[in-house]
Amino acid sequence: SPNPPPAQCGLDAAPHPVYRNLTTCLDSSTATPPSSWHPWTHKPYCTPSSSTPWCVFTRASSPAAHGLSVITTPDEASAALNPLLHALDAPFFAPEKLMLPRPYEVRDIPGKGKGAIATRRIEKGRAVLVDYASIFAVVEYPADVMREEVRELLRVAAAQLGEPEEVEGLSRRGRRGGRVAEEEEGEEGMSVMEDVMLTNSFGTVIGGKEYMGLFTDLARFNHACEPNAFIHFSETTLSMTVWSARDIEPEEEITITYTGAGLTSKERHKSLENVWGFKCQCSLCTAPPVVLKASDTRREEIRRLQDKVVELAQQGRFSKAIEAAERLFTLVDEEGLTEQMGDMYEVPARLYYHVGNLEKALEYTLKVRHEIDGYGVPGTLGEQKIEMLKGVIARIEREITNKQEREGSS
Ligand SMILES: C[S@@+](CC[C@H](N)C(=O)[O-])C[C@H]1O[C@@H](n2cnc3c(N)ncnc32)[C@H](O)[C@@H]1O
Repeated sequence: SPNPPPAQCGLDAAPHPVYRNLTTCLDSSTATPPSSWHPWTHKPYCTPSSSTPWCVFTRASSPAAHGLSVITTPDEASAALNPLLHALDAPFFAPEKLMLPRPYEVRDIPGKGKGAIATRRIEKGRAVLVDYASIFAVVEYPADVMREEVRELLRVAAAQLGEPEEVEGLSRRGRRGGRVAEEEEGEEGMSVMEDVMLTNSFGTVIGGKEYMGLFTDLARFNHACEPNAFIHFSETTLSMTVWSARDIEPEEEITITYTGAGLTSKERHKSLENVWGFKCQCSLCTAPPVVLKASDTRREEIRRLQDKVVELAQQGRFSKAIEAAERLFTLVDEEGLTEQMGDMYEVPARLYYHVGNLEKALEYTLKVRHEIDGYGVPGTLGEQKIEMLKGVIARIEREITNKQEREGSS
């Protein structure tokens, strides 16, 4: 109908400066999108009662044909999201690393529902999947936004997509009888979309704000405590890439981690059960206790060493700090955590520079840079850091050349 019920007109009831000139409630499916809500293609649907409007912004059929719905405030949409939309359909930044057609199939996996199984060999460092979000939903709402309103925002966010059944058909922990966190029990239970979001979305940060991001292809990748792949979110293209962390053989399941890096088994189980609502059945969690114990001991040591490196560096004991850092990297490698803990290179880069080992300082500084621009187009902060690192790298390279010249002439 061209005149939906008043609840659909929340925006008109509480006009926001960005959309001040919206005066009529048009049916989003049939109306020609007025320029007033450009670059979104649907009229924003907003909560009618809260003091600040919380709205669904939908851009139909882009990116990747399925479209994107974002639940946020008009301020956030115009400040952080609108400027990004022009880049959504940009080609993947490293086409030579992207595997096409996709090197995996979604199949049933005993004890885990569905999962991604490699159909051909995948070498380390390849992009297995680039997936564009279908829904981003803010993590926190103010107290005056009612739960029923959040449910409605989520329902509309899904319904306005090109193929709502793609998101509504994703796995749901409630439906499969998984453990549901206490605060969600009782009442009328979870709505379909609340359940889909809790079961399948990944935390992302856009413009400094946390969002739950729903990526329908990524959502089929299961968790493992020793994963063979890792995910990387690009704030610039709003896409998530699955990268292989090591060589993966055909018929192997491709797995990622849902938890923070380097957690012990107890901590992982707590996080997976409380946050994600399932009991982990990965190969490490189902391994004999002695194997699990050895892994926990290494992970505890990793954490101890991380603190130790910083402590020694603060005391000015640089050589000792480097020794601890090298031991740390060996353990991280043994635990298969190198790709997950890639942000740990800055401290050794500085330490090696301090003790005059320029080659090693350069090696680690290049790793720091790779962490920022090796997995996608960096956001504004990343660009600034890359500029700074360019200067540092040029300086170390110059110092190495000078040193070599001095050594050559003596
Ligand atoms: C994001 S989905 C992953 C795909 C899902 N298996 C499916 O069938 O679509 C998350 C859900 O997968 C299952 N899952 C993922 N990793 C698992 C694991 N290591 N052990 C057991 N179940 C797992 C859990 O049911 C969890 O709620």
